Amino acid sequence: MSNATDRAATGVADYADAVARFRLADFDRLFAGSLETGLNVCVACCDRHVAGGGIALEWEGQDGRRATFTFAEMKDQSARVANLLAAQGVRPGDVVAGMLPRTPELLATILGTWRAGAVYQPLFTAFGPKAIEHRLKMSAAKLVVTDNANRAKLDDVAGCPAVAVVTRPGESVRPGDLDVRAETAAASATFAPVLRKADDLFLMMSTSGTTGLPKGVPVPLKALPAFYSYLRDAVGLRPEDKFWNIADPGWAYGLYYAVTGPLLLGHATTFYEGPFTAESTYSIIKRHGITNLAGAPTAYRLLIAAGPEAAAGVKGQLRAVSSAGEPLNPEVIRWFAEHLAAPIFDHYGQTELGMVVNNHHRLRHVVHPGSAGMPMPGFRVAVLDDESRELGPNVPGVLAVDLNNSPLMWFSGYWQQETPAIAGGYYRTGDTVELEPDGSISFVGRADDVITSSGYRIGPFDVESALIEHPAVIEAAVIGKPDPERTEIVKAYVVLAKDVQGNEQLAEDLRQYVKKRLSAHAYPREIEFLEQLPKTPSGKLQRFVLRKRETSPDKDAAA
Ligand SMILES: CC(=O)SCCNC(=O)CCNC(=O)[C@H](O)C(C)(C)COP(=O)(O)OP(=O)(O)OC[C@H]1O[C@@H](n2cnc3c(N)ncnc32)[C@H](O)[C@@H]1OP(=O)(O)O
Repeated sequence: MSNATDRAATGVADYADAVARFRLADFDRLFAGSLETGLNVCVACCDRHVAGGGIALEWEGQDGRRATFTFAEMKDQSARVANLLAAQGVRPGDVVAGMLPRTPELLATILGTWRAGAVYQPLFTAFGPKAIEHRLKMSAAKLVVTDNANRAKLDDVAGCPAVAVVTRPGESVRPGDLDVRAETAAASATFAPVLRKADDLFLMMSTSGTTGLPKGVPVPLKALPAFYSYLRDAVGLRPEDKFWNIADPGWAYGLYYAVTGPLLLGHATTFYEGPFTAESTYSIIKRHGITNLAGAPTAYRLLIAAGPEAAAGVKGQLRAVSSAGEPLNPEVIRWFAEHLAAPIFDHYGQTELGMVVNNHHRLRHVVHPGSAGMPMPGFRVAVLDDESRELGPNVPGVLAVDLNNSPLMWFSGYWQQETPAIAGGYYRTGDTVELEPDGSISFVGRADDVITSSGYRIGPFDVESALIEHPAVIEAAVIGKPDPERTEIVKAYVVLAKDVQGNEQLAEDLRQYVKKRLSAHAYPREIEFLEQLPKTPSGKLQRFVLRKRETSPDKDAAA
């Protein structure tokens, strides 16, 4: 526990009261600087907590080694990284990309980037060269910080910027690469934090759409109050909690809420470097004394699949559990109550928004199983019809943020792209929902072809583009197929080149091809070979026909 954890994070409050009392100006006091006149994100997340003497990071490696890092140690490391970046010509506003597992060096890289006034861009370690290349080109990153396990992927990235490598004991770096360990050891532990303002960027994210490659989501400093609020009000983080967000900081939920949010509150975060298994997850909850847990429903469903015996060792230990990335099934809620004695609450958000509709752990309001909850204080949301008219209860429509009445809203458009989702005073999320009579929001489905699998948002176009680069493939269509464990799995329908025979060996080759080139998490788990794909007379792919085919009891008749 950090002594510096903000007192504001304690105690239960009334939801309606929190909405009525919301004031954006209150956050300046918390961040040791003003969004209007200048603050530094590393100071807000780290330096200002040094005096409290608390822990910033509890880390466990794949080999079971454990270490803790204080805010003072992370401040020191952030300054060394900032000096390294400045020596490489990184200036305030430049982008630094990080492709690292959940290590202390990842946290130092993020904090150091912010200390230098630069913008951190996450690259998920499961990405292949195609996904990396697109993102680096989009952001014009000046430097990529990675490790030797991921270094080779950059060889196939056209226009790759300079590379800095974090070595493990006994490793060296290639000629021409920067040795982060050696450089930071030699660098000064002093670096004056660069002040930035509300509209300056500190993160460059990406998100997948339906029709094109992933879009850049620029995150300005004015998102900090929203990230802080989520940890305080929805996750309900208390000073005495031991907090673990399982999500990888290569994605929004992990970067916003396993890194930025807890550190803003002066609270320690937990990184476990190893791959997800139910066994390792229960073991970490037990050994680290975790009391407040966050993650995606797929992770929770995998915990459930391990059975009640596996859960018995931590029953009663979790005070609050938060779920994000895909809707939470009522069955998971019941199981967690029975076998873990833990309240698990559903939260809704997007990379473009952060979390905005939540069943709050700290704020008192009615919680319905199957509902995403109430708008977080600082956001007003509405359910819209096709003409952007606000709909009343129990009518499905698109969830939208009311831009003129949402002081916490920070997203103002995709990076260097048109953003038709922002129009007429609303941001339309693309998710279909229903308003309940008490003001809570229930999720109905996605209004477009974006796939939600294991909490990841996957663009079908991205996977289709990777598939058609394979010499055996002429055309491909990709949809989300309902799946009890992962919500949806990626399913590809493939039209093969003349004289190529579709069989299981080729399907496996295609799976591996997409895994290596695009990403280890976004490959088609199921592949079906077709003679032709359903299209409109003008030649536009009709993915909905394929989706219907998947859910129809008589698949072939529906095709
Ligand atoms: C605001 C927002 O909502 S942002 C989005 C929030 N969503 C998230 O953060 C995603 C949440 N999901 C997860 O964390 C994970 O899917 C979990 C923990 C639920 C389940 O983890 P896993 O069972 O390992 O599956 P995951 O979907 O991550 O991995 C898929 C594949 O990619 C591989 N993979 C994952 N990460 C990596 C990596 N870093 N390097 C190489 N391969 C990887 C896995 O081994 C797996 O391969 P397999 O299908 O051959 O077994």
